[in-house]
Amino acid sequence: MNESWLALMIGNSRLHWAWFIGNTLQEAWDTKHLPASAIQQLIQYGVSGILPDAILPPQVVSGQLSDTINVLPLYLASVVPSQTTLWQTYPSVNVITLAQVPLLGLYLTLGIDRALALLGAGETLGYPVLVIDAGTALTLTGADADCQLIGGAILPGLGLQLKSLTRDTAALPATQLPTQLPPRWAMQTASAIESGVIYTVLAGIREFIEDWQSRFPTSQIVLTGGDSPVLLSYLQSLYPEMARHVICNPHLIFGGIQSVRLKMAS
Ligand SMILES: Nc1ncnc2c1ncn2[C@@H]1O[C@H](COP(=O)(O)OP(=O)(O)O)[C@@H](O)[C@H]1O
Ligand SMILES: CC(C)(COP(=O)(O)O)[C@@H](O)C(=O)NCCC(=O)O
Ligand SMILES: [K+]
Repeated sequence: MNESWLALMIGNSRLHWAWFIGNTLQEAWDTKHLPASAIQQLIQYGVSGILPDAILPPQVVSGQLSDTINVLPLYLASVVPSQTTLWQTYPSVNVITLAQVPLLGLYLTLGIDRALALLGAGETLGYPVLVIDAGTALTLTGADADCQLIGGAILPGLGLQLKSLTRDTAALPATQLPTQLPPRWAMQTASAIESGVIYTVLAGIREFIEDWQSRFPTSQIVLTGGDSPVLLSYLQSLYPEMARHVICNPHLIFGGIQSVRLKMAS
């Protein structure tokens, strides 16, 4: 089991990659979604076939992976069916489905990213566990001590909330997430948007965490996804006591993929 392999989680904003040797994660990186032509080139020629404006980070293009990337086993999970289709001609691709995730009570349309992050969290930190994924969507997903899905919630992610305000209003400017918690009572449009989005998301997350902790006092709580570092820093500023119980793990999903791969091999 000491072979090299790749994990790929296709999210709604980006591709999340990891390169493993056996059970050890070597490297993880994110890229944009790839056009069909780039995937075909990758499959045929490896990294050297990739267009210059594309997609893989320099340490991968120049490193050990560059010669072999197109022949490594690929364990793929996706919440974007149109992107999944593009990888179907990759030589040894395993598309992970909910049926392969050894958690109980999963409902049919549950996102595979949520199931795998929950599995990754539970297998590394134990059950019960609550996962908060601050990605394109912000999701909360919890399991009890018997690995049974308790359920969760889906709301627009922080970035998407900002973008949708700009897109669907005439006067609201584009805004970025600030690195620090902004002032609550804003006197400028951009900071009013930041305040509104950030403070309401934090208050909502706090309610969910408090409810979860009242049901599962021993549970670990894990934050993951592209906005997790900034969200954790906001949580630490506003609710420092609560934030002490929250772990940030950007690689949670890969733990889940790894568990499924091990189960497939056994
Ligand atoms: N380099 C980046 N490119 C795109 N989004 C980023 C980047 N760094 C952080 N983000 C944040 O990550 C969020 C998307 O999270 P991510 O986990 O990548 O989404 P998904 O898993 O849904 O593809 C966006 O809201 C954005 O604010
Ligand atoms: C909720 C999601 C859109 C989150 O996707 P992401 O933001 O990670 O790209 C995805 O998990 C999904 O499509 N879920 C299906 C519905 C459900 O989980 O109930
Ligand atoms: K995600």
